[in-house]
Amino acid sequence: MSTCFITQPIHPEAVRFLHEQGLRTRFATMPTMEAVIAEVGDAEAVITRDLGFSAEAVAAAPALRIIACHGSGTNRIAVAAAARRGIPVTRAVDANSRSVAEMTIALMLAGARRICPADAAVRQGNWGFRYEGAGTELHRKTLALVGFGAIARHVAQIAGHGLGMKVVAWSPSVPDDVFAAHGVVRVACIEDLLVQADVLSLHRPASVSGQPLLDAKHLELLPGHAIIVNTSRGSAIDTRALTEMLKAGRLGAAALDVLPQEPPLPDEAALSCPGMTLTPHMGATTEEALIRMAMMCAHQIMDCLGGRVPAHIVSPPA
Ligand SMILES: NC(=O)c1ccc[n+]([C@@H]2O[C@H](COP(=O)([O-])OP(=O)(O)OC[C@H]3O[C@@H](n4cnc5c(N)ncnc54)[C@H](O)[C@@H]3O)[C@@H](O)[C@H]2O)c1
Ligand SMILES: O=C(O)[C@H](O)CO
Repeated sequence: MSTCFITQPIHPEAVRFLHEQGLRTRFATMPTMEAVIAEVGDAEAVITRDLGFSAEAVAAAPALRIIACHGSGTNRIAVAAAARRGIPVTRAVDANSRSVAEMTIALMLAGARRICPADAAVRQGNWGFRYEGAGTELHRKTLALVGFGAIARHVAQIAGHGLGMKVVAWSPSVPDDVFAAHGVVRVACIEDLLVQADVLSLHRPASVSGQPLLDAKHLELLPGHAIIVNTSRGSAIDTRALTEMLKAGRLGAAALDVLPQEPPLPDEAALSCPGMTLTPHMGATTEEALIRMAMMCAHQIMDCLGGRVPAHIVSPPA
């Protein structure tokens, strides 16, 4: 009987499905890479969440035939090391995109309407925040998207149709007709995107180098009232520069679901920055997305172990 090793809890429906298909499941005892390396053993399949799966973990799993990523971003998985052993890494394409898009819209609105400071004010007895806390409408404002994949397309649809925003996007590898089909204006370079952003939202994968795509120089191109939302990866933006600009009143607001270090250290500057809304990387944490991600992993594993090519194999970095 083959074993599927699971690094962190997943939806029980997928565990049940794997058992019905004749697989044994084994969970890591701790959500650490050390535990994963020590415990992966003879597993033929792995499901991993944000913990990822390091090259050492690949080396510690001699019988491994597939690594299924329970999510979209595979930046913490040693895809190249797996590829050298002929082990496919799959990802859960489009399984959480609607949930992350809805979270993105929630964070945009939280920034525009100052929801967190307003909540704090009411609890502190400051009903007068009603007069001090004027926000801004999103209707007819420009939403600028970095990356135009699965999540960004949902965000564009909700913001364009639901909120009446003008949506522009920069994503060099996406064909023209995809932008047109979503009623989104294609922008040729990141600089052109930034200068027109009333709201800027990031939706591209982490770079292989880990270098931020948006550094301090980029952030200075943004209008002083801009709202920045990041639900992609903490490394996509220079969070320290963003925090400094926000503290200096050179940006409107920011809302981050992701941070460069997760969980953050107590001295993370974003934690004490006024105007900053923070959530603990939970864009994909909905019942619906959790089921879809786990079931997609389970099907990819059954396909692979059954001799079929699983869907959504990630290409190793060039
Ligand atoms: N907060 C969360 O819980 C959460 C959940 C899902 C995904 N994410 C993050 O969001 C990212 C996007 O997810 P998705 O499902 O939309 O992915 P996707 O693969 O559907 O889309 C990614 C988009 O980025 C573009 N892109 C890739 N490299 C780029 C580059 N160097 N410059 C500009 N654009 C580039 C791609 O062409 C594509 O349009 C993921 O990689 C992940 O990091 C976060
Ligand atoms: O990339 C993703 O799907 C989310 O960040 C959850 O890991």
